Amino acid sequence: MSVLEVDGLTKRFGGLVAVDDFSLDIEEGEIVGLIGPNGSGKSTVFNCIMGSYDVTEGSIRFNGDDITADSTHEIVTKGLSRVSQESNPIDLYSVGGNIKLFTLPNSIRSLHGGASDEEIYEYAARIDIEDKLEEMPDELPHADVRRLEIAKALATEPDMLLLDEPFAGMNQAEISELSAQIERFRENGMTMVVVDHNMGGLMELVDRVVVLNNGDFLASGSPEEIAENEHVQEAYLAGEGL
Ligand SMILES: Nc1ncnc2c1ncn2[C@@H]1O[C@H](COP(=O)(O)OP(=O)(O)OP(=O)(O)O)[C@@H](O)[C@H]1O
Repeated sequence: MSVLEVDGLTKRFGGLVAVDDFSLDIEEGEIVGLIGPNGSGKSTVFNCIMGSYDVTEGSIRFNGDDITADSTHEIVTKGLSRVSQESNPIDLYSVGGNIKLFTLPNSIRSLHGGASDEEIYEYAARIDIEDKLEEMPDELPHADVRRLEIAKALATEPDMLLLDEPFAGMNQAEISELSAQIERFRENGMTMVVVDHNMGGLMELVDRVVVLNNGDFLASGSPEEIAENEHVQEAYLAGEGL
């Protein structure tokens, strides 16, 4: 069953067409890589899906439900969450406090003051930062700040995660570790779309790759097919290379 269906998505900023009639179908349990040269529209697609940008044309369905005009809060409540490119922890709160903040949008839980300590420990443990719950975000190494962002998204209890550049700024060992953690999410039933410029890390992780170029769909296939695709190579040669 399709979990996410993006149909004919177009997003214009004034005269600039950032995404042009783009469609994407994600099946339950898939890990799909969304790639493309700088400025090809990847983040704009995520922003449209999450309700951060109004859609110019097209529709977006999640679990069969039309979410095109929904607010971000409504979309998150329905089980779709995003890990942004930027980390934005609140430095006044500990790691645990930051995770707890993201459990508050759930109305039943917020009546009881958010998630319990056990639940927060559980979210942190899913991304291996449960021993850092008392630390302050500005004391953490970069990779743990990124893990905190993932833990915050997990705290909203998503069925599906959009991960925007999860490997950015990580070394090879950290990339391998994060890939293994993302694989574990899938084993526990999570569906994911991953945008990243680290092709090595991404290609090993994903089942399928979809390529955007100048806001247009360019290609879709297995990581091997995409690595060998001439059109994809040309698009990247015009940019930063595959
Ligand atoms: N809020 C905005 N206002 C105006 N133009 C925008 C806005 N957001 C994105 N764009 C433009 O839309 C196009 C697609 O940008 P987008 O950030 O989606 O690309 P991307 O593939 O995510 O790039 P990168 O890999 O560099 O993050 C670019 O030309 C960008 O300048």
